Amino acid sequence: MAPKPRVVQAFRSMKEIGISEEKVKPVLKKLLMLYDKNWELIESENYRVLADAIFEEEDSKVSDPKKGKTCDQEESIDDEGPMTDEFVRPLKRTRLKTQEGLASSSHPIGSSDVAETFLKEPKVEDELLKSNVGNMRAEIMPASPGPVSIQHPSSVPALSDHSGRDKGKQIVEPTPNYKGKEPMSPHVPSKGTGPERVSVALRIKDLAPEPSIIPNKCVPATHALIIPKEEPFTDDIQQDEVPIAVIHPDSLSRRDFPVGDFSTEESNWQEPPESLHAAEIAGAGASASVSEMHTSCELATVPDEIPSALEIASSPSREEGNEMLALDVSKKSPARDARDAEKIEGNGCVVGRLLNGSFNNHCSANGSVDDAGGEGLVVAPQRQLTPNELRCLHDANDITKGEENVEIPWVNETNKESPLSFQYISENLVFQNACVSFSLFRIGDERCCPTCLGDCLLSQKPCACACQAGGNFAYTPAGIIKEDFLEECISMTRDPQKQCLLNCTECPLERSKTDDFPEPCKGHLKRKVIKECWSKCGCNKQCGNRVVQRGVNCKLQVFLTPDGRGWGLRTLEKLPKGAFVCEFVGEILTISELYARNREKHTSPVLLDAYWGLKGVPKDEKALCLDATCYGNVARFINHRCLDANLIEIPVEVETPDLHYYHLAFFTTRDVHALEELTWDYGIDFDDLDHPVKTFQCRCGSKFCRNMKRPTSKYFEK
Ligand SMILES: C[S@@+](CC[C@H](N)C(=O)[O-])C[C@H]1O[C@@H](n2cnc3c(N)ncnc32)[C@H](O)[C@@H]1O
Repeated sequence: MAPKPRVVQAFRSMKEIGISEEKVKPVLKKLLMLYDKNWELIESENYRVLADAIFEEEDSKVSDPKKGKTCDQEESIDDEGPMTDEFVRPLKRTRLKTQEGLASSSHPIGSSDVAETFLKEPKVEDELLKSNVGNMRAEIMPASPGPVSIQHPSSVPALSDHSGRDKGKQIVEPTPNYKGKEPMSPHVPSKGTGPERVSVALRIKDLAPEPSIIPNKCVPATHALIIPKEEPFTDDIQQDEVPIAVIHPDSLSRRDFPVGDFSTEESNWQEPPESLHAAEIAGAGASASVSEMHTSCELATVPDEIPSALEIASSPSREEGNEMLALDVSKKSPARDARDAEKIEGNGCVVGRLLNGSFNNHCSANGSVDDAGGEGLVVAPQRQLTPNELRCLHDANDITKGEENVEIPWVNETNKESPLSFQYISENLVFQNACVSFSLFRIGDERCCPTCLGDCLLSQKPCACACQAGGNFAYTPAGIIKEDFLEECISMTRDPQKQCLLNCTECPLERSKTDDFPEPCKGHLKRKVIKECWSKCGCNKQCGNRVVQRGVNCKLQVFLTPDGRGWGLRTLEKLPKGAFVCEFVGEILTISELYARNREKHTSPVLLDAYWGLKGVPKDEKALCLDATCYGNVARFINHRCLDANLIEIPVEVETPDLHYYHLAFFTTRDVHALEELTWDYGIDFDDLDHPVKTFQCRCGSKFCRNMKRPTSKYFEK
């Protein structure tokens, strides 16, 4: 029997946004059952409910691959030919998840699977995205040059494992400082008013039909997805199941994340008074496909078409101020099962957020807010956002979009602004020309510890990895950096007496400014480097010499600073000296690419120049930096503090002995209290007007502030 016209039309509409008939059919069938064949609901807003339900279905499959196709998908519907151009799933973090299994000694060495662990297909670099961050400032953060020399090992245990998703976090403590370097710093947002900024914040999770269409009371408790019945596809199906993509606020678990969960009695954190705009979008981004045994993920080469599929979630008839989007974004991990909900008023405004069991109502353009103890629906908003805007929406519960081991919320206790657009990534990705490839083949046994078992830090005899580090590991069994190692890092950065600048014979920075007559190298700070065990080592993933590669594991929060420094990062728990906080993650650019971007002043880079002065003249494709302006992780929110910052950045060698590429990890330089803002010294020379990236008026408040000494500064001490 040929499908009915409404079915055909639904297929057509979905096809227009790149969703195949095969995907539409089972979901449509379920919706018809759930909505009791109320086609108006399904057809409203250009089939928004249908599209969202499909996305959720897809996301649920990703989180549970075993689900595979639904039985309905096997059924056939004869009408139009199959549709193509399916939307591509967003890139997900692969590092920890995949590595977990790979670290095992039982894993065949040399397996391409292992090599692929770190390979990620890049996401797309798009100009629109850049424009979205147009009001971000660009500066160059401290670079990190430096040699390597690691000290003794110690033991191993992992730090707290708050999320339960990973383990082994640690504590570290450094004491940085320094000057005249080339720092980099991520960009930043000014107080929030980027022209293209989308003030989104939905906690979307569950999308729902317009309240005006489905009264709250009529909506039964929700599930994210309903298991379809194996019945012939027809729009005559009757069903009274729970609507897909409709969420009942009460069914959302209350988040207990920050409040009352600090490990220190010093905590005085309180739940933000008002709900924050939060948005979460899934589905935008490129699919992660691992390719060869090279690591490269080139952001520049991935087509950027997929996100268009999300636009259906918004209504063409948008009113001023309705910037919320209500896409039903699926869960990404078990950690996301417990979430707050935000309610959005019919016209698209975020209405409330479930916090500690109660709804805090907020913005309601038309004044009607449902605060009936969570009886309302989460409704989708209206404005048609571009794919790039969608990609960059931030979920207030977790700005990482599930990319990290732990959720990292953001709060704004000052105004209604939300963080500027950027794409969260948890691993560095090659933009285009950077030469970053690592392979098992290139790592000789002398550069790894294939015969180790379990935890290298517990071994009586230093393993090969320890030997490369000077015979000692940098970490203690508690997972923090050893005191002496850390102190040396700090003094090499802060103490003019201990600083050592390495000069390139031909500096990539100067070369990028001009090929004709490059100026002499201004020097790159020599640094100590940490060498971690990796996939070719015989130890396991919980080995004490694998800290940075296990990712973020402490409770962090992005917040709007009240003193004009934009957004910042703070810890929600006490951190010991030497604890690993996070890595600086961004796009891997060549210095030439960085300069090209800097002309637009959109960058927030950190130079990977630790070895420039040691290794001769790095070729252009090997003179690298990280830029977190458009793609980055939570480190992009860390503000600068002159000299006495509580974080220090330390180069970390993980996958490759290639000196031109390494990870840059932040460790605490001292004990840090809960709720204390995390800062690092970008290494900016505020007097260097020739710096490739724009500097800023420093408001770090440190008594060592270098900017205060500037006569032009209002902070100048007379
Ligand atoms: C890496 S970003 C840090 C996050 C940034 N605050 C934001 O809102 O995204 C660097 C930018 O933050 C601001 N910033 C960081 N530290 C600052 C400081 N000590 N004083 C004033 N502005 C600062 C500057 O605009 C700088 O360009």
